[in-house]
Amino acid sequence: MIFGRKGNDDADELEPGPDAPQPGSTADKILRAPKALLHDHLDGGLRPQTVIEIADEVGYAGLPADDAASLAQWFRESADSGSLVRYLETFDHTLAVMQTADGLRRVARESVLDLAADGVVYAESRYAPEQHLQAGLELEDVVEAVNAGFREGEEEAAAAGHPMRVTALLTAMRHAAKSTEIAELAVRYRDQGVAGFDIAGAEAGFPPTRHLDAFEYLRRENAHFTIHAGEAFGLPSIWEAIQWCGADRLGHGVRIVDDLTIMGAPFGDDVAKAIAADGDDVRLGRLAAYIRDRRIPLEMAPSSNVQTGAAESIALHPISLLKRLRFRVTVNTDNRLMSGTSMSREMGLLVEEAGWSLEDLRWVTINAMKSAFIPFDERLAIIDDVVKPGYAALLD
Ligand SMILES: O=c1[nH]cnc2c1ncn2[C@@H]1O[C@H](CO)[C@@H](O)[C@H]1O
Ligand SMILES: [Zn+2]
Repeated sequence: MIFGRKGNDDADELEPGPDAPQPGSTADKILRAPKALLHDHLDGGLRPQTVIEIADEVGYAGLPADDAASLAQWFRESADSGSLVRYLETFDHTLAVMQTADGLRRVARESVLDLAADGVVYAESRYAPEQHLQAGLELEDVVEAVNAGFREGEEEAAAAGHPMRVTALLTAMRHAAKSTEIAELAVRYRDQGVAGFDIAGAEAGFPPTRHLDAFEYLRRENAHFTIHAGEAFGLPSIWEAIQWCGADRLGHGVRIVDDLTIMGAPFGDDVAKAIAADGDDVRLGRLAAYIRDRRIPLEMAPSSNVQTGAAESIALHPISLLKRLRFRVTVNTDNRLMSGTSMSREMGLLVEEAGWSLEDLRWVTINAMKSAFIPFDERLAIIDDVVKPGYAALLD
């Protein structure tokens, strides 16, 4: 692994640590490159040491390890099951320490510092307010505590020379029945740091149309939303998310490759051959063509997708073929704690294992900024003033 995960606690973690990459190396360029992140779960990105400290403060005795290194390893290994449902079980422990305003604010603040240290300049961080009510907080308290932490983190990151912007996406859990309430919450806070809405959780058995009322409400309100689809379930889930629900973006969407034929065979038959195939050999089905034609963003998270079994490996991840076919792909972390990852690490893996170039990384970064849920002029400003000059300096 060429990129470590920062684990210490103070703002001076924004300075390079002892495991910082060699100046001038590709790893160093990737770390310094400006990055945009659309799909990162707040409750999947805690510092292991923070989990331990808050658990101690709130009297949560259920942690599977009591030192940060073992806990980090436990999360990575437990999330490595090849099943989304088992992957999601690990969130019990992070949610247990995110039930108080102080805990939420701390986690939110630290997530901004960690992202800024990784060179992220724009992030949309998602969480499900309904999962943070166990100790008596109201939905509004949750949103306000997280927002306070984000604002603190932004100020500290800027003061340390790493300005970044973070907005929240409010998630509703797809097995639950709170989506309309959460959608209303997202609209109520849309001018106070909340940029959109999402549904997450187990996909099989919980189609997006279960939450159609919430999506129709959001559309009437001219609000933005993304839907986790095409991760643990295939084309019907993606089709519903786009054609019934009207999602702006797809969380993962990896299984859209099931709608491709490569040299007359389905994608899965010989993945390596499919990825290597010439653009001309690839036929798009109607749903895949619609998604490409409409420039619908795919929020892909290579390591997470390998852990949940949505992709075989980084080298064989559909993202490389979809990039070549010029789908609007983006690179994301999903859950930094469960995958032991960062944006730099995901990008480094694509370079090392899937042959990506720095130009490819620039392209997916601009794709992500074009697809962000903040207003168009603000997206353009980040592209023109931050992303393009940042890459120009690296690519010289
Ligand atoms: O990759 C994923 N697919 C589906 N659901 C997820 C994924 N990662 C996290 N969550 C779910 O989203 C909730 C709110 O952040 C998390 O608690 C987890 O249950
Ligand atoms: Zn996710």
